[in-house]
Amino acid sequence: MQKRLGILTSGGDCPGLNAVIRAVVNHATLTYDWQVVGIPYATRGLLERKAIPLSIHGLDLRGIDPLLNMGGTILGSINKGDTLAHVDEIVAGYHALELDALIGIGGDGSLAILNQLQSKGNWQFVAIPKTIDNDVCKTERVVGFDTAVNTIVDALNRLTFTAASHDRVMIVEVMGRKAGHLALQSGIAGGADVILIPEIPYTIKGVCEHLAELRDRWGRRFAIVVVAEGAQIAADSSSHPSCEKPSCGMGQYIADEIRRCSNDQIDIRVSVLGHIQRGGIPSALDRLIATAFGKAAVDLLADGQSAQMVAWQNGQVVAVPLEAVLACSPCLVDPNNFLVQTARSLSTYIGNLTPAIVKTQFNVTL
Ligand SMILES: Nc1ncnc2c1ncn2[C@@H]1O[C@H](COP(=O)(O)OP(=O)(O)OP(=O)(O)O)[C@@H](O)[C@H]1O
Ligand SMILES: O=P(O)(O)OC[C@H]1O[C@](O)(CO)[C@@H](O)[C@@H]1O
Ligand SMILES: [Mg+2]
Repeated sequence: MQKRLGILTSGGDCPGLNAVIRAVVNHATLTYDWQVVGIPYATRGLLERKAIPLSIHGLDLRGIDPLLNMGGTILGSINKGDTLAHVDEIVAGYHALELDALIGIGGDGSLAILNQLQSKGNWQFVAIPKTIDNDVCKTERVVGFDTAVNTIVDALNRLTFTAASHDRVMIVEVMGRKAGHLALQSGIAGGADVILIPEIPYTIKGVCEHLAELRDRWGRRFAIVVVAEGAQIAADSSSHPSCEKPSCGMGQYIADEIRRCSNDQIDIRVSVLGHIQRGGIPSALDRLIATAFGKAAVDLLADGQSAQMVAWQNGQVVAVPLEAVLACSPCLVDPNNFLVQTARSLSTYIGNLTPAIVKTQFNVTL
């Protein structure tokens, strides 16, 4: 029987979403002869009973398919709203649109919402993880993260040489309110001297001493500091920014504190990369992940499965129950993991790892 398959994108956009849509439409249409419709603006499309037919030839009448390498999402997305106040209407929207199955592409926040809806509505539902935060549990890869890391590394490449030319400290604020994967991985790959992430509290003293050591011991008069927008200071400080707002001001805060601790002797500039990190052409790896995930999600639905998320584990795409994913998401940086140790091996300052942090957050012993 021909299925009518819906697909939606939810949460913050990221590169590779359109590549997922392309893979799903192609595989569902060509392999299974299903009809695929796009639900615009995530759950809002279900609420408003909107569905857009999607064809394998993409948007272009001459048959050119721009979806593989186009950033953003042609379906639109939302990361706020009163979705849970309209549960019954959204659940009913799935049935009113005569969907037989739904694929939802989202991060931890969206997947939690979609999981509630699918269980209430008895939908056939498969999730595909995407997020530049890389904080979805049970999968080693998500769509969008690799491109965002590359975008930051590109910025660090540029900033390093202008910093060196002027003997400056460059502070680069990157996204990540709770999870520091983006700052950690781009910081290592981009050669940062200081990496500050939410999971490992830092001290201003630690940052300043490291900058002084670079200068006095190694003759380095410039430095690159990568700071996640949700970085945490070790001691309580009433003036320390918290990050609930779109702009947290973390980079500027650290710049001001370094100025203070150096008696204004250090020349500092701040770059806030902001939504540049969410945009752009998806990397080859993100296209690969997107395509493999899209294919696997369609196959799971064809196999009659539901309430699953496709995941990348040990070089394979596998299915994981959504409940198991949500039980451990968001997935934060383990302060003792091999990447943190790698950064430390380069004598990068990455905050102060205390036994208390390790014990309370991760329940392991040092
Ligand atoms: N479809 C939706 N409707 C209403 N609110 C949403 C929806 N999707 C996400 N949100 C809200 O946004 C919050 C955070 O979403 P967030 O931006 O983290 O999205 P995400 O799906 O986790 O993806 P990402 O983290 O990559 O942006 C969620 O906890 C929820 O409150
Ligand atoms: O689009 P908004 O609402 O500014 O969201 C920004 C947030 O979204 C994320 O980029 C995740 O998509 C976070 O890292 C960031 O804090
Ligand atoms: Mg999220």
